[in-house]
Amino acid sequence: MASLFSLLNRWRLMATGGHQPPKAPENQLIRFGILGAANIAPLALITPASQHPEVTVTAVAARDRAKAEKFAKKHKIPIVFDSYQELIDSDQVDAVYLPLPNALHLEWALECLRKGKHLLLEKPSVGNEEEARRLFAGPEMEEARRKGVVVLEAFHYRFQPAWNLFLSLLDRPNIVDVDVSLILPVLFPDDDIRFHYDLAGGAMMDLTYTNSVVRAIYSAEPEECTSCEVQTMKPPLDERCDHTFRTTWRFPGGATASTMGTHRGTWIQHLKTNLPVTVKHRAVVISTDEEKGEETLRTRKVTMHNFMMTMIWHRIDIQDEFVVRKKEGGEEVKRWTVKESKKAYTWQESNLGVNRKSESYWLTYKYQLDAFVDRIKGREGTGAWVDGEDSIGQMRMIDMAYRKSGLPIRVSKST
Ligand SMILES: NC(=O)C1=CN([C@@H]2O[C@H](COP(=O)(O)OP(=O)(O)OC[C@H]3O[C@@H](n4cnc5c(N)ncnc54)[C@H](OP(=O)(O)O)[C@@H]3O)[C@@H](O)[C@H]2O)C=CC1
Ligand SMILES: O=C1OC[C@@H](O)[C@H](O)[C@H]1O
Repeated sequence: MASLFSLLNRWRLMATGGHQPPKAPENQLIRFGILGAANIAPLALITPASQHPEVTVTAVAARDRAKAEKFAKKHKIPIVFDSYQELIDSDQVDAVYLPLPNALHLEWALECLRKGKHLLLEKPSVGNEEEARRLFAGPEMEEARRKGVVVLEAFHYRFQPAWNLFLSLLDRPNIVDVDVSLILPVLFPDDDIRFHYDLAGGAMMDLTYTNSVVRAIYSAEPEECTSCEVQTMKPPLDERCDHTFRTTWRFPGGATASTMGTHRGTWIQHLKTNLPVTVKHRAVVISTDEEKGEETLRTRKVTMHNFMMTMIWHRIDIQDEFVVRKKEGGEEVKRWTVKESKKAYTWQESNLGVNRKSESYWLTYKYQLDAFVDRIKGREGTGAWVDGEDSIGQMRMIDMAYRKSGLPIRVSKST
């Protein structure tokens, strides 16, 4: 009963925005501008900003001024610019949130760097690996870094307590397999930006969380994409755009991964599977009894459910299989399994020793914004970050999968 009450209360606070603290003095505020009146902006930036004392959303620009004005009125954004360029050029904007179609990321991200704006860049960062190198290792970035400009690819899930608790339960050198699947129901129509090749769409691009998760778990880059099957949009829609993918990978040391994503699942499949990430470990010796000549081995499997939307609900299942066996000859003496589940809606609940304020109803995007602001302000964060090398590796993995599938890699409009 108590947990049902806390769930409903969390959902209520999530929906209403919860506590919105007073803003810091103007000269300490980070003033955000948004490029595009994007659907995701309220969730990813506007609500988190309302919960952050040092952030304000000050401006928006859209291709169509009337659309930007409507958006600004709805979200109480004081300034509307006539174009993306005007917004980036403005000295009333310190940081830019860039949630445009993927094919427009490179062009506008480079422009933000040239104008010295901090940049929160939606995933996937650009169209392909070469473009990622252009952005994250090019002269604009070098110059921007020198000036203290902060750039972050918005993998929001990385910053929350639950994900960090999940990582703490893994024994990285002994991981042998990772399996992640994102079955999403039909949320987006066939003409959505996600299904246009010219906008660098495709499920492998849009659901690139699958790659990000696997790379974060192994803290390594894949050596090979061993298979990649795709289901694509059908004519007259663009056949170069996948709506579903199933991919397998080989990582250093022979470890493996399977990644699967679809935008054309059913609600039943979605709710039944709940975006699981499963990590399997090899058996490791955890203790020995020299007197008896025995050793105890543990084989761990950890599954996290709903890693992307943890604030709604999540669960981390740990299954440890123990075997006691004779050191000589390997004869099994006994075997048992221990199952446990964990959750972490706040840093306090995670028990990771992170001494930071958090609220159970905060969106993953709020933790991401906290990290972004910490960087700008030169404060020590929680340690979670996505740096340029990470973003380059991310695009490399997407390219590997597209090449294996036979579909063309994506390209930005400006190249
Ligand atoms: N972090 C997360 O959880 C999420 C991230 N995303 C990412 O955010 C981005 C935007 O997603 P979402 O908000 O759903 O997208 P939208 O469909 O709302 O499009 C975003 C903006 O792109 C511009 N746009 C739309 N269609 C075109 C077109 N044909 N040509 C040029 N520009 C166009 C529009 O700008 P204008 O208003 O100026 O017309 C629009 O506001 C994507 O990169 C996606 O991957 C999306 C959802 C969740
Ligand atoms: O978080 C997300 O979920 C749904 C996707 O289509 C979106 O682009 C992604 O970022």
